[in-house]
Amino acid sequence: MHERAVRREDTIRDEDVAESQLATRRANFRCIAFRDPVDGVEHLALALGSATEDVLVRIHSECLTGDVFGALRCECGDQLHLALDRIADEGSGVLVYLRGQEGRGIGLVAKVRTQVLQDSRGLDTVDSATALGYPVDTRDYGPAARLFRRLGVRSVRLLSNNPDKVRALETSGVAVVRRLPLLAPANEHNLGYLTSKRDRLAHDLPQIAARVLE
Ligand SMILES: Nc1nc2c(ncn2[C@@H]2O[C@H](COP(=O)(O)OP(=O)(O)OP(=O)(O)O)[C@@H](O)[C@H]2O)c(=O)[nH]1
Ligand SMILES: [Zn+2]
Repeated sequence: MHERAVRREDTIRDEDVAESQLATRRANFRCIAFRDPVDGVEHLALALGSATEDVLVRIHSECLTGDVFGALRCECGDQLHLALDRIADEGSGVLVYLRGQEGRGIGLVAKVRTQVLQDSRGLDTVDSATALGYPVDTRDYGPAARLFRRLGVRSVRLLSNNPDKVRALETSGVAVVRRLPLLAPANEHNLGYLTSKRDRLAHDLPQIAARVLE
């Protein structure tokens, strides 16, 4: 892979980063807060160890309702916890929590608006966004790529079910050596959400049918 010329905005500035130790139930993480020079948003990463090759990585898009309030209509909260478990079990890895990516980039109010349509008209996440004139996915993984450069992370094993995320990350300059599934159990509330991710967005979700039948 050719090194791209590093432009000024490709670099997170020292004054935009702070790092502390964060003791959690799972592990004592390095807690890295940073403001991205391109989107201007403050993001957070939790890291264990200092591996630079084949690093176990989760890039998690903010979902306030799922991550903080335990919403069952998506599996974001479960994935967040599973990813932290995996990193803690391995004793090494990085979770990058990308803020400002609610609703695959359309924002919190817009996401909730799409959910109103899902509930009232039975539309899935793709059609409900399109019906309201929103893009289906506007996420940019550049902030994660810039953080990895700063941390010296050169290649990653990505915890994700989304092949598009692998492609987008590679476009941002991150070498993805492998995608590792991050399968959360289906339930009656998120079955439609998971099914539309599998059937409309090509996520690799073979577990849906099996888990619901259990
Ligand atoms: N537009 C919209 N976005 C949603 C909805 N529910 C959750 N999201 C957002 O979906 C994003 C997570 O994307 P997903 O498609 O679940 O998963 P992914 O990140 O692409 O793939 P994984 O790495 O496998 O988790 C978060 O930004 C959530 O806020 C919804 O009903 N409508
Ligand atoms: Zn969610």
